[in-house]
Amino acid sequence: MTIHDDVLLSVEGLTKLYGNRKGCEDISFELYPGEVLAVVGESGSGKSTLLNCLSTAILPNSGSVTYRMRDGSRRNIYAMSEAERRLLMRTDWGFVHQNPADGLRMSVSAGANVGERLMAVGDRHYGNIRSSAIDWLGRVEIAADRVDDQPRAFSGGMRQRLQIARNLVTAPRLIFMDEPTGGLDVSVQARLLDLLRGLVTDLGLAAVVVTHDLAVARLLSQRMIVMKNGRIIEHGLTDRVLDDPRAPYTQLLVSSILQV
Ligand SMILES: Nc1ncnc2c1ncn2[C@@H]1O[C@H](COP(=O)(O)OP(=O)(O)OP(=O)(O)O)[C@@H](O)[C@H]1O
Repeated sequence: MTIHDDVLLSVEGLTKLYGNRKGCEDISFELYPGEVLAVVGESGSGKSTLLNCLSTAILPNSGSVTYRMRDGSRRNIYAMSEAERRLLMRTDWGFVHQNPADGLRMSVSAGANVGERLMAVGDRHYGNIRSSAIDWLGRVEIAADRVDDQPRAFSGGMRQRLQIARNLVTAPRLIFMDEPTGGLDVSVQARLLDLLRGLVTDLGLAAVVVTHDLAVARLLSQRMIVMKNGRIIEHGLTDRVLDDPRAPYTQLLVSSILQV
């Protein structure tokens, strides 16, 4: 297969089995720079398995994922060394977990949570690191006077915003998000979604967002895939899929009978 020049991430025939059980099967799609792809489906449809394979937290049984590096070269992410993958995760990629505690260090300050990522990419100037951290706290609407507080002292919404700042401070090109607004109050969700949408647009970020919430898909993504039993059953522009779903299962999902 030839990959179009612009493609950032190319996924081909990804399959992950847990023993006899199917995690995800024969998943293929492409993601372009600055594009947000939503992955929707009911519980157990394989969304997390797919995201974890893409972020290399787990390895698939078969299939390939090709990523276009900053220098333009294309790399099979599963053929990279552990060190290369770790560097990619720290610099070019981000991962926003549903539970902020999984993506933050809860007992170091908010400023250090953000600054740490800069140090990981070689920034050593304390003054710069601190001012970038404060700048990023501001961008996610956390007041500068909270910079020395630990995330334990933050509300759920603030923790999630801090996790986002920690991920974005290194100017990544691709972010994976797993139910980024899950577990938050509805009013907090709305504000966070607004903030995320603004940041993704301003930074020209590409993202893969796993969600079971179609409103999140509608607000954040340009394209979406619908999964069921580990497979993609529908793939298209978000507005088209939501306004004119073709697969009977997507029709049920959209008519909210299956909303979870
Ligand atoms: N570690 C595991 N061991 C065995 N089976 C697993 C494991 N993780 C997931 N599965 C199975 O793989 C299938 C897909 O699960 P997955 O967690 O990817 O779905 P999901 O769409 O992310 O669901 P949820 O929204 O509930 O997280 C399910 O049948 C699940 O039971």
